[in-house]
Amino acid sequence: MTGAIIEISQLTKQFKSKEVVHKADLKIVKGEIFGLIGQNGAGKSTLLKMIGGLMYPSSGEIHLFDHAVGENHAYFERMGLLIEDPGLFPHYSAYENLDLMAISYGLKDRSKHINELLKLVGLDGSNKTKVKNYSMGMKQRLGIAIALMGSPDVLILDEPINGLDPQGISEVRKLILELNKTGMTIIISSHILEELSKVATKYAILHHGEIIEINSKEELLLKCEVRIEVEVDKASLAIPILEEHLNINNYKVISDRTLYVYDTHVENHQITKVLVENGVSVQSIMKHKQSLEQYFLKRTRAEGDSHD
Ligand SMILES: Nc1ncnc2c1ncn2[C@@H]1O[C@H](COP(=O)(O)OP(=O)(O)OP(=O)(O)O)[C@@H](O)[C@H]1O
Repeated sequence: MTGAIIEISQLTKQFKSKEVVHKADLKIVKGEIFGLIGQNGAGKSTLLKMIGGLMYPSSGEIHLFDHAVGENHAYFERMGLLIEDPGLFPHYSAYENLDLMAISYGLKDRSKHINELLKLVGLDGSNKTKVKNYSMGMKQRLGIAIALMGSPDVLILDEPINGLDPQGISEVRKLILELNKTGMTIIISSHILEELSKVATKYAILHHGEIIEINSKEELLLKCEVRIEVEVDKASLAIPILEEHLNINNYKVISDRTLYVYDTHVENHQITKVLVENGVSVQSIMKHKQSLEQYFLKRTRAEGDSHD
């Protein structure tokens, strides 16, 4: 293996004649916040259920913590899952909900563990309130506390911000980042790339059950950044001209002929004019700007929508 604590190869799930996840390959490294992005119905929950041991794959392999899972399901016990409804008891308090879970885990020092969990998810002040009176964000944090009950190494959260108001979103986001700081590896799915980008360090785009792209945070930001792409006959000649005449100093030389300009005070026509006037011919110039959401849509549209 390659330092990955989760590795899936050619993982496929078929429901009758419908293939919902198709030959997915992924490696997840310890300490990562791995974002799985896909539109509704892309197969995110199905893929996460297989990784979390809630569903058998039709074919393919799962390696957890350097071991092929095969028939040995003990490795799944090191995963904490919040997939779909956390199954809370509305007439019980957060403490009571967690206590029921702690009993099912057979934990000895239940009260200590529960109080630590409540503190961790920021519900220690409201632990006596009945869950039916909780906000969606609080319920979601309690769901995360339940997922953390078995002290997992990996936390899998399926669309954890779905249906939350901005405050709930921000609370859950903060909690995810705090948990990650303790060294926990987190897999999180969403259909909103913008939101995922606030926490994830790596991204896989799932489309019609296929992983069509995997990006590090840096790669994704590069694809979505605002810049002017300039193609000239010789980049080394263009640079001093741009520096001197347009005060451009925020740029990157991509090749002998290509420059990316990040300064926002200049327009394409100014760059073209000053280069041509100083004897550098401009082959092309283009403003590159797209939001994360635009990028995601473009990427999934390029793959087509006709798989059904
Ligand atoms: N048990 C099942 N039997 C048959 N089809 C299923 C089953 N579970 C999921 N599907 C189908 O598989 C496809 C992918 O579903 P899945 O829930 O994994 O997608 P998703 O990306 O999580 O979407 P959403 O965000 O809408 O939940 C959908 O078309 C769904 O109807």
